[in-house]
Formats: sequence, C-alpha cells, structure tokens
Amino acid sequence: MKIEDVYIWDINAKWLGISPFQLMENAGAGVARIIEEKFGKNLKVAIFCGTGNNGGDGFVIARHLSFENNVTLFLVGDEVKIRSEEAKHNWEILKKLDFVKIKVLKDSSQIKALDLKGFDVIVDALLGAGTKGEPREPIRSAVEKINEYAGKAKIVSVDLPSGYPSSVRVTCDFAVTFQWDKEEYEGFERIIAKIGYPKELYHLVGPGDAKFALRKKGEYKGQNGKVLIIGGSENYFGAPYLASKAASYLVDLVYLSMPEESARRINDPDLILRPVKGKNFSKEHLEEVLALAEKVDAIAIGMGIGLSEETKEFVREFVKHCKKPMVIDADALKVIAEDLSVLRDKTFVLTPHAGEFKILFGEKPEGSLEKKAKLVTEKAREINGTILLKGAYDIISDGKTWKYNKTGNKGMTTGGTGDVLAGLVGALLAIGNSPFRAASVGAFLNGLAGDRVKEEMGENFTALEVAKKVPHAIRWVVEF
Ligand SMILES: NC(=O)C1=CN([C@@H]2O[C@H](COP(=O)(O)OP(=O)(O)OC[C@H]3O[C@@H](n4cnc5c(N)ncnc54)[C@H](O)[C@@H]3O)[C@@H](O)[C@H]2O)[C@H](O)CC1
Ligand SMILES: [K+]
Repeated sequence: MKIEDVYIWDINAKWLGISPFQLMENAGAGVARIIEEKFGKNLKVAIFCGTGNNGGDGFVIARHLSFENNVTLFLVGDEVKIRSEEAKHNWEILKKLDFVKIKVLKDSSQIKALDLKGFDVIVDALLGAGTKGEPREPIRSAVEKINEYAGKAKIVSVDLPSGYPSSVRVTCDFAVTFQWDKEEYEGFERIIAKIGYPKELYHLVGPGDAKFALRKKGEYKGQNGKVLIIGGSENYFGAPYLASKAASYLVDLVYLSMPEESARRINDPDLILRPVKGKNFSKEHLEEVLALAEKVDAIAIGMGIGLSEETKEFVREFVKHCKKPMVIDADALKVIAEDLSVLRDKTFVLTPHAGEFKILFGEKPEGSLEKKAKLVTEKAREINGTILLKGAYDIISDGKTWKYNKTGNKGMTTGGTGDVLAGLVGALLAIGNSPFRAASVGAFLNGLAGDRVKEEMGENFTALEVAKKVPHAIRWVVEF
C-alpha cells in the first residue's frame, strides 16, 4: 500500500458512510492508547501540531491523553490555516477545555526559545501524508526543537516522522501509522493502529480510485491522451462507435478505424474517422493501422470486429506488433484465445464476460466473489496482464492484487455496454493510468453512467444512453 492509497481509502470510506471525523477520532485514540500502553499514565506530554490533518490527529490525542496525563499542545502555525472540517472541529473542542494547555507558535523565534525539559513524551503531529518537500518554517524549527530531546524524552510521530522522506525529519522512537504499513516507509519503527476501515476498502472500487484516475495530465490539446478504437465489420458498426463516443469524454482525440462500408454510417464530429478499404479488417490493413497506432497513447480493439478468417489474421498480427497499451475486447478476445502467446511483453487489459473467460482460460468463473477473484488473479498472473471479468460484480486483477466493482444494474445487460466499457478503459489507459487502475475505474464509470440512465429511464435503455451519461458520471466523481 502506498501513501496515495491513504487518500483513495479515505474517499472510498466516506462513500461507504465512514466519515473523516470518525477516522480522525480513531486515529487519535489509537495513538493515545499506544502511548499509555508503552509509557504508562500520569505522563507530562508535549504535542506539536501542524495545521493539516496530521495536526488534527494531534488535537484528538491531546483530548484522549488529557484524561489521565498532563498535556501541553503547541500549534505550530496560525489557527486560521486549519483547513479540514474534522481538524477544525477538534481544534474548537480543545479551545473549550481547561486542563489542556494550548500555546500557538507562529514564528520560529518562539519555537527556538522553547524549553521542553521535564516532558516524558513528545508527540510529533506536525506533518504527515500531505508533506511536500523539506519542512518549511516554522515547522522546520519545531522539527529541530523536538530533535534536541531525542534520547531525553520519548518521541512518538503520528503517521510518519514529520519531514520524512527529506533528511530534515523528526528522529522518533516510533511512529504510529494507520491501518496498514506503507511500502514507502523505511528507517523508522512503525506501530499500526487500526482506524475502523472494513476489509472492503482493500478491494472495492470507489470514487477515490476514480478521482486519481481522472486527474488530467496536461493542459494542452493532445496532452490529455489520444486513443485509437479499432472495430466494426460488414455486420456491425455500432459497437466501435459506442466505444469511441464513451472515450471521447475522457481524451482529447479519438481515432476510429473501421471498414469503410460500415464507417459510412458514422458522422460524429467528436471522432476522427480513419476507414480502411472493404468490408472487414484483413492483413492488407495491418500496415496503415499500425502506423495509426504509433500516433496514439492507447488502443481498444475488437468491438464488433467480427470473426472472418481474414479479420482473425489481422487481429492476431496487430496484437503481435502493437507496442502501445491495449484493451482487447469482444471478438478480439476469441481470436487471441487461440494463441495467448501473442500477449507476451505486451501492456494490455482483457475485458471478457464469463463466457469469453471460459474460452480464454478453459474455466468458467463461478462461486463466491473471493473464489472468482482468486481465479481471475491466477489467470492474470499467468498471462502477466490485467483481466477485467465483467459481471454483476466486475472483478479486476493484474495478477498481484484484485478489486471488484459494484456500480451498474441489470439494465446494463443490454448490448453495447461492453463496448462503452472498452472505450472507457482505452481512454483511461491513454491518459496515463496503469492497466489495473484503467480497468477498475473504467468498470466503475461505466456502471455509474448506467445507474444514472436507470434513475431517469428505468431498466430499459440502450448502450448509447449509457455512453452519453459518462460526463455525468465523471462530474459526480469530481464533485464527490
Ligand atoms: N486514512 C488515514 O490514514 C488517515 C490519516 N489522517 C491523518 O491525515 C494526515 C494527512 O493529512 P493532510 O492534511 O493531507 O496533510 P498533512 O497534515 O500531513 O500536512 C499538510 C499540511 O502541512 C502543510 N505542509 C505540507 N508540506 C509542508 C512542508 N514541507 N513544510 C511545511 N508545511 C507543509 C500543508 O500546507 C498542510 O497545511 C495523515 O498523515 C494522518 O495523520 C486522518 O486524520 C485520519 C485518517
Ligand atoms: K508526523
């Protein structure tokens, strides 16, 4: 788990109804409990707080410890800079208390003059996961002041030693970090305090994942990704169109390559049509489509592409030679099922439903969520890529970990929602997400759009309506 996951978990916890107030209370209570377990009671405690939520945890620690200890709290910085509701709330409570001594230190000279002799424990709640760069004044002076007492007082850091990973950091006896250890942490002892997260947060895709997936890379045209959609055949033109439409809400440029016969049916200014001669894709188109692939950031291939022999050869050769991240969907899955070695050294997401999964891997996913997740994880590891198994709960795995998505509804079984999904995953790849996050968040947004349509129209709707609701799903995520 990385520090970034802290923010994803908090947002997803809020989505489940677990408020930041509860998390902060549990965080502070956890640290207070560990301090008393380790050092006893009737302690003289100094708590240094910043103005972020790390400081907010310190406010809660002060309240919990004040019950049987002598607590002095130093706020380093101006209280007007305390931003979050939960930190402000805990600060306001502290200001009503009389047994906790509060000192606001706004400039470094005040901090440098401090004498902390006689304190048994010093709590470092200055900076946590929101630290950017080396500690700036006046926090820096507080870090240096605390370090003067290393070895004289017990120093306990909240979440991580303030200043970490820079060299100007608190030398703590240990840090109390929350819920799980972070892979970036090293060089200091950690004790874990749970803060009330349910196990689902390990696996459930939520707005937290989506927020991180949607942050735009750059401001200029084309920096926000270019995607190529390859699909359609003499019988199908809707599928690649749906994928392109959905993708167009997330990236700057959508190239749509399909046979000219069916391409004639598409006239959408949002898409850059690149038709190929004839009725179906075939090997003769390989050169020009690979050249097109060179111009984009990611590809989605397979929607409505058909299974004629000439097309199967095209798909196999394209996948073999394509160097860009790919979503392989629908008929293209059936093509590569004949020889999975075409996936070697590729970056890809496979988007099978249960039937296609069976064709690919010879086993139908069934049973409990965990049982299916285990199978998907195993197969993803075998092919060294990401699998998005579509279903009532979508299951995503990159072979290392797995997530599941619960958005969406029975109306989504209508044809074409899989095409919308493939377009979304391709677009999320194109704006720079890992295959695992692109697949997880693609499933989440697709279901969210479908839920929006259901709210308005009930459960009988077409996939085009789902594609058109993608912007609403995006807005909901951004505003969450
Ligand atoms: N899910 C959890 O693990 C929970 C963690 N909690 C605590 O929340 C902090 C993260 O809080 P956040 O407000 O995002 O950031 P910080 O408090 O760490 O710091 C931001 C604060 O500090 C200023 N700042 C940033 N960098 C510097 C710098 N180099 N020098 C000086 N000042 C800096 C910035 O302007 C902000 O004011 C996490 O660590 C946990 O302790 C939740 O309380 C409960 C759930
Ligand atoms: K800290």
